[in-house]
Amino acid sequence: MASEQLEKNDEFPNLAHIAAQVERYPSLHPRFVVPEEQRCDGSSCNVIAELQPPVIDLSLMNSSRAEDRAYVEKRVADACRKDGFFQVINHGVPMEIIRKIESFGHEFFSLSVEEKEKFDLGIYSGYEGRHKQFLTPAPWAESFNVQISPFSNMDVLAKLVSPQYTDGFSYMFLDYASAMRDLGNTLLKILARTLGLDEETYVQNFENYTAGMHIHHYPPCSQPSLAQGAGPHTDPNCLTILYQDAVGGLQVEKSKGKWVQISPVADAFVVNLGDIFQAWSNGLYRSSMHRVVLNPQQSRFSMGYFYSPQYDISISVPKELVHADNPLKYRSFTCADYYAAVSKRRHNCWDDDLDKFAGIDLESNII
Ligand SMILES: O=C(O)CCC(=O)C(=O)O
Ligand SMILES: [Fe+2]
Repeated sequence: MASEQLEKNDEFPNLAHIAAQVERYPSLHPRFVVPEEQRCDGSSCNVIAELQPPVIDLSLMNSSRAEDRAYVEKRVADACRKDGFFQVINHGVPMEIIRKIESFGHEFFSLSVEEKEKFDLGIYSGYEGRHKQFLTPAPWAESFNVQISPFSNMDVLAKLVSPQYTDGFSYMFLDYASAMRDLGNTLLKILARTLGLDEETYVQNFENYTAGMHIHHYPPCSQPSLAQGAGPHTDPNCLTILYQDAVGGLQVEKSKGKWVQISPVADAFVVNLGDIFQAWSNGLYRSSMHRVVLNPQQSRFSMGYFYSPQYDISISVPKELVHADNPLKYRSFTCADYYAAVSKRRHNCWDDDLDKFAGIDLESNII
């Protein structure tokens, strides 16, 4: 009774707590209920399965045949123009690194809420189950957030982990961070080439990069159409590289109200462009709205690597991308200013922050 009272009075209940106590909450806790008009109830969901973003074999970039490399570049360019999402296989990231983090994630999320909350180092740092930064509805997810650069919270997290991980913890994340950074840089070079630019154009701004990883756990939800794993959003960063397990639930908005499921592909990464890249490509490539829908029976696990250039460099559209039929769309800005602006919002559904912040033809320039 005491803990029931506590939970009732708790403005920000922990999702894991709620998800584990279905019998106490026969109807969905109001904190997670999505307003009716925003629900994905099947019909309004409009999922079109046949328009999957492509799965691209990245090892073809190492081929001696120019046609193979051109083929990869063409598929990347088409996908980025259409919706900024594609998947890559044979990407060079050793899968044992991913498996290690995946099994750490499973073990971590199966701890008690009290244990997990010892890792709560604040918003987007360490464990996150209460989502204080969001107004209702809160996402039906819990996360473990590791900041890699420019500051790292790995040492603090390592000190908190149980003895069996203490040694391996930082190495596990450092191995992952270095492999993902290599993949991120490879992708940035490919993206530059597909836009007809020198391949160093973007990557040269990533010397003092920003990167973080978010491991997400979406517990089963008894009323999946009332809640959301992640509300519709675009990623504010430059490039996101996501591993997802076989459960599925990630969807991208192809056109207004038309959602496509990104079906899980074994050992693949989902790559999507964030707002920073949309601006940097003068809007030629898209940072698309995406969301995570829930599963009534199965837990889902994903982990995203969020990659951005140095905080304070100027994101300015390369002059080669500005011409009569594609005039300048975005003013120059820094990631620091953009992230500061988006971090002030406390809603979890957004799609036009970039245009409001840096769009040339929009006067308001505020989020
Ligand atoms: O879990 C997923 O599939 C995607 C999560 C996501 O969109 C994000 O963390 O920005
Ligand atoms: Fe996202």
